[in-house]
Amino acid sequence: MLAVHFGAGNIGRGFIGSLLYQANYHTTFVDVNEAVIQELNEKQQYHVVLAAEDSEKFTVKNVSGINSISDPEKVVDAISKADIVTTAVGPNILAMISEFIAKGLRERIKSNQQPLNIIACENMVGGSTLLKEKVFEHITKEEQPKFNDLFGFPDAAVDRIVPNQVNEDPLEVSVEPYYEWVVEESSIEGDTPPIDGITFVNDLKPYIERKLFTVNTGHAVPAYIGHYMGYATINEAMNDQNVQEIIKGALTESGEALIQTYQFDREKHQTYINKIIKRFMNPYISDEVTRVGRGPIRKLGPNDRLIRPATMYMEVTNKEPVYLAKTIAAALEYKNEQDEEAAKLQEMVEEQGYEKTLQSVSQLEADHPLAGVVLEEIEELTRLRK
Ligand SMILES: NC(=O)c1ccc[n+]([C@@H]2O[C@H](COP(=O)([O-])OP(=O)(O)OC[C@H]3O[C@@H](n4cnc5c(N)ncnc54)[C@H](O)[C@@H]3O)[C@@H](O)[C@H]2O)c1
Ligand SMILES: O=P(O)(O)OC[C@@H](O)[C@@H](O)[C@H](O)[C@H](O)CO
Repeated sequence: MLAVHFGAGNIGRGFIGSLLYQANYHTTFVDVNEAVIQELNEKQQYHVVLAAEDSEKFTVKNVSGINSISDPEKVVDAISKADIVTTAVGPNILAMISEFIAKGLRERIKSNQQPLNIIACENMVGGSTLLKEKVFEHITKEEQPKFNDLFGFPDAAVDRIVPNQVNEDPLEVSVEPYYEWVVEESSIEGDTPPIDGITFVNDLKPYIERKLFTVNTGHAVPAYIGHYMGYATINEAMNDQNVQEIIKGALTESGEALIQTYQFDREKHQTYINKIIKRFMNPYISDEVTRVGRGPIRKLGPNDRLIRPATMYMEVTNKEPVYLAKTIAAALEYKNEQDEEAAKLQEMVEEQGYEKTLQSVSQLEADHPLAGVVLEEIEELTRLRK
């Protein structure tokens, strides 16, 4: 069986690639990083190390790579022959790879009428749905019915912490032992992919929102508050009592929003939160706050991990979310010249001030009560530096 996976980065190699190998796929990674592609083609395997006391190591085989910049026609050809297509490139890159997928699917239809599923494994609500929209921008109206019949774009939620890698071997990847991959079965075309480790569900929304608004909302606390306080890693930040208080508060607020929206069991949700906090404190992982905080404009978006749980919380409780607001305030304050979005965000703050920047990136109405609480929390933040 053949898999094409866009993005040979941390989660691509460390999670999706390893599950595809265990399910007997040959995986062709598509990436723009020539060094990684060359290495994949030369070695045709790589190691995954579990970040735990015994550092268990296993080998992922049957892999190769295509550089989509230098060999675009090879990407189209690989998609036309694939049994599954997956992505882990980042939400902003989906539009950029959509033309390859459209061309590959068009090519495939000429000789193959078997269904195919394309699964975006990105931290966002509706990743595959967005990818489908982008792919459909590259096909004609006449092609649409056939594409709709044959090609499924099931949404997915993926959870595994894979930090930036600092290994001597450029392909080796260190990952936390925990993982979860949930895929929306109702949107699958043909048979469900035979991959152990995927949980198929009928409606993904509760799963992706639970993941994004607990794991990623929680992660944003040591990232943004931690960075504000001068910490370099998630682990260091998590050992600070102020960060502990804010993460617990933020996850209680997002938890209340999720429990009331999806009728989750309160006790089970608390166990889920506790486990996540423990994962962030894994001493065998060194995860930089700058990786977790990357792309603050995306993360301050109206449906992402900060604003959406805060507005949901206000809708279901009629109360103001203090701890989520603190984290939003710290995200607005996030300064990192190496991060294009962070630099742009700070330019916006300088030119327009916090209020207008928040309205613009988070699409909050000027009189939305959340905006007021966040502005107050920006003032409060300075206490954390004393
Ligand atoms: N790392 C994690 O802990 C984790 C966990 C769950 C989900 N995710 C999600 O997975 C996605 C990828 O994250 P990551 O941490 O692996 O990032 P990463 O930067 O390690 O990997 C992204 C890869 O995509 C490649 N890429 C960029 N532009 C491309 C293009 N046009 N075509 C093909 N490849 C391209 C990059 O070169 C890189 O190798 C993100 O959406 C992220 O939110 C990450
Ligand atoms: O990948 P991002 O930039 O959306 O978020 C950063 C981290 O929170 C994220 O990568 C987590 O490590 C991951 O989502 C855990 O499953």
